Amino acid sequence: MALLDVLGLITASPTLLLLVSSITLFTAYAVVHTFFIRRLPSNAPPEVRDNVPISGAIGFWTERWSWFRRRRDQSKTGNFSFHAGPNTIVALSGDKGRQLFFDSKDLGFAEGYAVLFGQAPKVKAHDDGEGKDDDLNNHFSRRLTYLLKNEQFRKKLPTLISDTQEAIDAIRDDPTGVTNPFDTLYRIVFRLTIRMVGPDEIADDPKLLEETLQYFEMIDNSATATSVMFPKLPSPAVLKRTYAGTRLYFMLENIIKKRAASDEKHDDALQYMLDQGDRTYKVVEFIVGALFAGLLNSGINAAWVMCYLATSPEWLAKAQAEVRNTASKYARDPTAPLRYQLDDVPLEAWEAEFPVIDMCLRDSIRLNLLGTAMRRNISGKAIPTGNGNEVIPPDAFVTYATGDIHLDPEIYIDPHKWDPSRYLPERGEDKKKSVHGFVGWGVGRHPCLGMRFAKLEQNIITAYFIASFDFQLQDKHGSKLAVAPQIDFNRHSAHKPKDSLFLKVAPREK
Ligand code: HEM
Repeated sequence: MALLDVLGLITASPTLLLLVSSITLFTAYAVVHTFFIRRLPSNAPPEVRDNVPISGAIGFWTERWSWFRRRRDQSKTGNFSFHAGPNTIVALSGDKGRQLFFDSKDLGFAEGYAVLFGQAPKVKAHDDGEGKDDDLNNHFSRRLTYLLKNEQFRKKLPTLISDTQEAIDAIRDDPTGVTNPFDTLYRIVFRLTIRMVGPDEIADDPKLLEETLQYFEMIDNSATATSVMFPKLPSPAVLKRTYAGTRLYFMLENIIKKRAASDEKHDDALQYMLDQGDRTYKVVEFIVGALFAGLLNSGINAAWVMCYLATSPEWLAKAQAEVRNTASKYARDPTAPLRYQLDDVPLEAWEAEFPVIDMCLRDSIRLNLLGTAMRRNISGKAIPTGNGNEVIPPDAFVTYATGDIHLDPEIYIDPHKWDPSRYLPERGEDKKKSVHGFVGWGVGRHPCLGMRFAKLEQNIITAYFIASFDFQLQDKHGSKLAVAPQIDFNRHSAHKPKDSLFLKVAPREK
């Protein structure tokens, strides 16, 4: 058919004309976007070959770690470039890349996460203008630092312990004798986190706690690839996030109004923020931010540690001995059941006298801190990577996949296996590298602000659980598991296992 005939056919049918015009326009846009708008400077790390027009590299979303490793191994320097929608991203790897990533003051932390993690709900629209307003990052770190200080831990310890005991009693009283740790232990962590960073009204009320958790999970699930690449598109994920953020806003506003009307003064994080003059939207942003920073990692690891202990008689025996020894040092009644002896352990001992549980947590974090850490070049200049003339372009986002170090078989022997003995002085695998050989608690310019609290709650939950139960791991059919299942290393963050895991528990009386 001659070209003129084809043109004639198209122009004769309005539908066909519309279709062909749309395809032509889209193709033109894709060409301009790919070759002009998002063109990388020639000295940026090499662009990956699957950096498709418009959306960029799909592998970054679908199989993050496997994709990252393949692309890293194909690049001479180990660094490479790609796009996520309109965002240019440079991936760093290796010792030099890791050091630059974690130590450079030119790489902004919040600026990276704000766009590439894409979870924060926009609640400022509800602002009533009352109270003080200041820079978000500054505000967040200042409030969190105050709320996670020693005096707060000392004040809150009895409540953290009674919340934990209440949850352990509920597991003891459950007639099935089976518990899903990714549900029950995760919920303890959620409640303890709210105790430290939110209002008592939520921490004290199971219904409000449940509602808050649901809104948080809605916001967490909204970080889809589309919502990160095209945040202005009103996708279902973005709508859900907005809804959850709004509900949280009104829930807190209600609590604040009730407090004001009753002249009640509480001794909790919300009261502290109100006394500082914080606006409601700042309080919401703070609580959601603290939950993102703390809940997933702490909650998921608390559950995994128990699954790992259930399948490791050697480490369970060590942890039990540690709990017994520490409890007996402080117990006023050394003949009481172990779980009651723990009630007398002081804050200092909770923080310093559980090195075995600490090693168990450390290897769980190594396995569960998934995906990539995020940054953005905020210097306004190109940043040299230290490999010839290779640079991170101005404004580019920067990622580092934690698996690059945590799953490196040269450093961590048999890296996919949970094995706390790798941290014993004679092995010291996390000390093999001179720079940042373990990044599980953050390193360099952004060490974890919640580490002390996370370790404290981990020690409390693990010790009370071990003191209260004998337990074994089982799958959803009730079959005993001798080995904990493998984690999906391609996920973007710590997550609950796809196939639910359960602990069969038998209460201990001694
Ligand atoms: C097992 C539990 C936890 C783990 C494994 C963990 C891990 C980390 C890591 C790896 C970083 C650095 C991220 C990066 O460099 O991109 C970090 C930073 C941070 N963490 Fe944690 N974290 C935990 C619990 C918590 C808790 C409970 C809180 C607070 C409630 C918290 C608050 C923060 C904050 C605010 C930062 C950012 C620090 C900054 O801006 O410089 N974390 N954490």
